[in-house]
Amino acid sequence: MPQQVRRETGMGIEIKTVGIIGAGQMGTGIAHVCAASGLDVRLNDRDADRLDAGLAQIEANLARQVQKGSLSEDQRRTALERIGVARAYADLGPCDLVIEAATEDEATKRKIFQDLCPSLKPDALVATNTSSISITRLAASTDRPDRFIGIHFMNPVPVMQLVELIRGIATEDPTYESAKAFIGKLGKTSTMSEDFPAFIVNRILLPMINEAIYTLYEGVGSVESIDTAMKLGANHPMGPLQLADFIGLDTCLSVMQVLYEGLADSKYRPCPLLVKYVEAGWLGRKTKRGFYDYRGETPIPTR
Ligand SMILES: CC(=O)CC(=O)SCCNC(=O)CCNC(=O)[C@H](O)C(C)(C)COP(=O)(O)OP(=O)(O)OC[C@H]1O[C@@H](n2cnc3c(N)ncnc32)[C@H](O)[C@@H]1OP(=O)(O)O
Ligand SMILES: NC(=O)C1=CN([C@@H]2O[C@H](COP(=O)(O)OP(=O)(O)OC[C@H]3O[C@@H](n4cnc5c(N)ncnc54)[C@H](OP(=O)(O)O)[C@@H]3O)[C@@H](O)[C@H]2O)C=CC1
Repeated sequence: MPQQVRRETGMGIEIKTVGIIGAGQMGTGIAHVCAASGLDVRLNDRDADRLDAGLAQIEANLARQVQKGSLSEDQRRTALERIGVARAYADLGPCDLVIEAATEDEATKRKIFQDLCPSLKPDALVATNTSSISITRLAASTDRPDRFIGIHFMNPVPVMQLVELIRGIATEDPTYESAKAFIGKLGKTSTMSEDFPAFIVNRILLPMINEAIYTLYEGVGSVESIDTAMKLGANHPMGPLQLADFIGLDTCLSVMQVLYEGLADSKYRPCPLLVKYVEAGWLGRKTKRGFYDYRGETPIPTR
């Protein structure tokens, strides 16, 4: 694989080509903002149909930005041209940074890193978009824990300003500096979190969502009452059940399990109703059914 000429920027490396693994809602959002910020992107997924659907989603989101006047037609076209497809990990060889944004499951992520690393340049950085899993543990399944970091984007990526950066025990300063400069290039703001289960945002947000599901489970209120209460009573842009469906109930459950096991405190026990929905395959918007049913014109509460 040909080595690219690298320019050092301060303590870190300049990131020009970004690989993304997982073409779901987060992977496509990250690809979108990277390409719109002038970076070359290579998008990978284990499922070819998912990859096509992801590219179509990016195209639709960019077109919406043109319609709304926040992007020119030229910028849209250039951004799309910057996104290539990586059918195999070998196609990620030229990347300066690879961000893993696959399903929130530790075994899945560990396997990805083991298979991916032999294809990368020795000095490439590797990051995970995990919502909750230990960065130190994930780093240990790579050949470069010093060049590994948590880069946690928020959903929807093109809209949300924050990105959490999480260092593992072995993450070196130049890796952190490069990741921080990369986030700055995307026009986003980074905060740093220590490597504790679910970091900062999800340590606070997910127990609130889990409590909303307990409120539903115990019959304190209906889906509609709970969401209206939090939208109008606490000025949240979405109700907690609507937000759970938006994040994905599988991801919500995984985060609660990581909190429950990682902090060994019963206050993080996932609500049995959340477990039941995930067992039913009702994962929220992405499967068209969760706390709301999205199969019709407007979402209908399921309880
Ligand atoms: C689980 C984790 O690990 C961490 C997390 O991400 S937790 C989740 C964090 N995210 C949140 O809490 C989101 C809460 N919700 C919101 O902020 C808002 O409801 C929202 C921004 C999603 C939508 O806002 P809204 O005012 O209801 O909708 P709307 O006016 O249609 O959209 C506002 C903008 O967002 C864009 N947008 C909305 N949904 C989008 C999506 N899924 N993808 C891309 N862009 C989207 C719209 O195009 C619009 O863009 P412009 O401002 O350029 O016109
Ligand atoms: N949803 C959210 O609000 C946020 C999620 N995150 C994190 O981002 C990551 C992705 O979440 P999200 O995009 O919502 O999930 P999605 O379910 O939308 O997408 C995950 C994608 O990863 C694919 N995938 C699974 N295994 C592999 C693999 N071995 N190789 C390549 N692709 C694979 C899935 O394919 P298939 O469908 O075939 O399984 C799917 O296309 C998770 O770690 C999540 O915790 C972070 C911030 C916010």
